[in-house]
Amino acid sequence: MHLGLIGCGNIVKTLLGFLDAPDAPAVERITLLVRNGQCDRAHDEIAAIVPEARIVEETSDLIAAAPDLVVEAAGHAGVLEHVAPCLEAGFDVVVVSVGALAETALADRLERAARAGGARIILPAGAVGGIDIVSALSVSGDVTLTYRGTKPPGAWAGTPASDTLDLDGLSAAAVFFSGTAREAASQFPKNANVAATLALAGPGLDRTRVELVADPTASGNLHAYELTSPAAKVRVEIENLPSTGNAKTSVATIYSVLREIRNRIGPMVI
Ligand SMILES: NC(=O)C1=CN([C@@H]2O[C@H](COP(=O)(O)OP(=O)(O)OC[C@H]3O[C@@H](n4cnc5c(N)ncnc54)[C@H](OP(=O)(O)O)[C@@H]3O)[C@@H](O)[C@H]2O)C=CC1
Ligand SMILES: O=C([O-])CC(=O)C(=O)O
Repeated sequence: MHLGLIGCGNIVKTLLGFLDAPDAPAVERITLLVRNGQCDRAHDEIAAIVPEARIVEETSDLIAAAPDLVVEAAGHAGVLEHVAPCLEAGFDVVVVSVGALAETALADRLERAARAGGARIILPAGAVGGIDIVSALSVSGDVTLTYRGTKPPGAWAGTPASDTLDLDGLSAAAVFFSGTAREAASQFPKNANVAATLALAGPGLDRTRVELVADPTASGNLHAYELTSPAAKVRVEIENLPSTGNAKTSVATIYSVLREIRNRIGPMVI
């Protein structure tokens, strides 16, 4: 496989390390798209892991390289800038920054681009699990979904949580956001992609209720949700290890991207 990657942050660098493992999917070629002016920095950061990777700064160069699959892990800005042209050119894209789709105009643009290019937008489960049953039950009748995302206070630094909470001095769990998945995804672009994923799989961005919590006693990044449907009741709780490179992002997110790559290569999809 020739893998195209957008971004060179925690997810991409950790993923490149995973691809180096003996039992990793066979990725023979990598083209990495980074922000303008970041080529040398990216080269220094990944040279020890994948010295043969090609690094480009223009979306058109990634497209010209013709990867078999593109993975976006460059935040909402990265989705806005690069994903539509890749889809239009016919390349399937794994969009990790799922919350970007909470912006209706962007979601419509990506859908049009995918149709025009005959390509697919692949939304990975990311840091959460159980997306299969949420998606399956979404057409089963009246479905409700409530999600609660809890992280240690440090993971909320630099977000609107710090407007209402003293994150450094917090002594007990505090709910600082309560609203829809659409609101959560746009206000917390680095922390509420899971909310958007559950909503898009389930009852939709405006019908999925979200609570976000900073908890100094949290043992990791916690994702909990409850779904009710005429066909089933589902309760899921996941305790994720935060990445060393970015406390906002759980390591499971990167394994979920690895799964998408594995599923494109192997004879069986699971
Ligand atoms: N679906 C899910 O469950 C999850 C999704 N995510 C999403 O994944 C994103 C990436 O996570 P992570 O790797 O940990 O974050 P990082 O902040 O470590 O990395 C983000 C990378 O994207 C780059 N970038 C930003 N804008 C652009 C652009 N326009 N073009 C190309 N590259 C760009 C940054 O470059 P620079 O350093 O130069 O700014 C940086 O290298 C998060 O922002 C979040 O939206 C995260 C966790 C879970
Ligand atoms: O990685 C996580 O735990 C979840 C996350 O950041 C997000 O939903 O954006």
